[in-house]
Amino acid sequence: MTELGLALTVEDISVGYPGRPVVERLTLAPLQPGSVTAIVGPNAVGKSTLLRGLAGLLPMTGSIRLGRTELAGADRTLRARHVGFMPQTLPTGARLSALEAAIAALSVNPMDAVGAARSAVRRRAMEVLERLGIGALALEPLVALSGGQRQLVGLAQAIVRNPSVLLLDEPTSALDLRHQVRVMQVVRSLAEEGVIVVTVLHDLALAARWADRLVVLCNGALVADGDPRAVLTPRLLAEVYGVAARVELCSAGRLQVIVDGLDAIGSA
Ligand SMILES: Nc1ncnc2c1ncn2[C@@H]1O[C@H](COP(=O)(O)OP(=O)(O)OP(=O)(O)O)[C@@H](O)[C@H]1O
Repeated sequence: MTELGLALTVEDISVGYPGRPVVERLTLAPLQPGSVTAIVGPNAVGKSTLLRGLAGLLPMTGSIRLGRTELAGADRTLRARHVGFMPQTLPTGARLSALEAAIAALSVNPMDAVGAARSAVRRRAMEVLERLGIGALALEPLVALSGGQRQLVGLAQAIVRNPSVLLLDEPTSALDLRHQVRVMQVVRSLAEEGVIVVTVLHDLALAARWADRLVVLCNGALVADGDPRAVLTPRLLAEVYGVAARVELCSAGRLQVIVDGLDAIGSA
């Protein structure tokens, strides 16, 4: 059973690899149901590592609580009940069709599958593929799909169990403009249904348009956290990305980041 309405609390977490600490003692203000938070920052600062830590896929210390339920160190079944994770790339080796991949993800938590008729499982998996606009690809083997199509299957796997917390690692990186909008619309609608969405995004314009909150990482540490309009400033872009950039409001009221070049820090 999902626990809609509960915030996700991330306290004092450290995540990394053997002999390679990446994120150290990070605490975030509670992540609220209905919100989309984008984790942004330059390459190799630890965005995916943080997300994989939140997903329970890397050894970590600290606390990740959904309401009162501690997810750090929780077993796979408990995590799978609450958290959906979409990795940067979906493995191509599996000899599954898109539909079978979605069904397999649905069955990760045995509790969900118990008593569910095969037809109901198949219907739910199909419903999610349709929601993402890839219903026509249901019977295609994963190996025959494009990178973008596989990415959409990865998203289907992450959302098929109706998680309370949805963790997405660059969900739009392989997608064309139309599919980017489609995916972000789905992500927003999931948030409106009460899901807590945390997504790594490189594209700051996309992040500013679709996220309520930006978490900016640099060298594994939190350097800014808040409303995109407050966070995205020329000064932050210079300090974090080493670029000279302007931040402007376009006619639709959206933020645009215009990069003029490398600034003194970046070109040094
Ligand atoms: N499996 C691993 N073993 C050891 N070090 C790793 C491993 N994966 C990543 N790292 C290191 O951890 C650091 C953070 O990597 P991470 O992938 O979290 O960065 P990122 O901010 O997501 O980068 P990008 O934007 O390029 O995807 C990097 O220095 C990287 O080399």
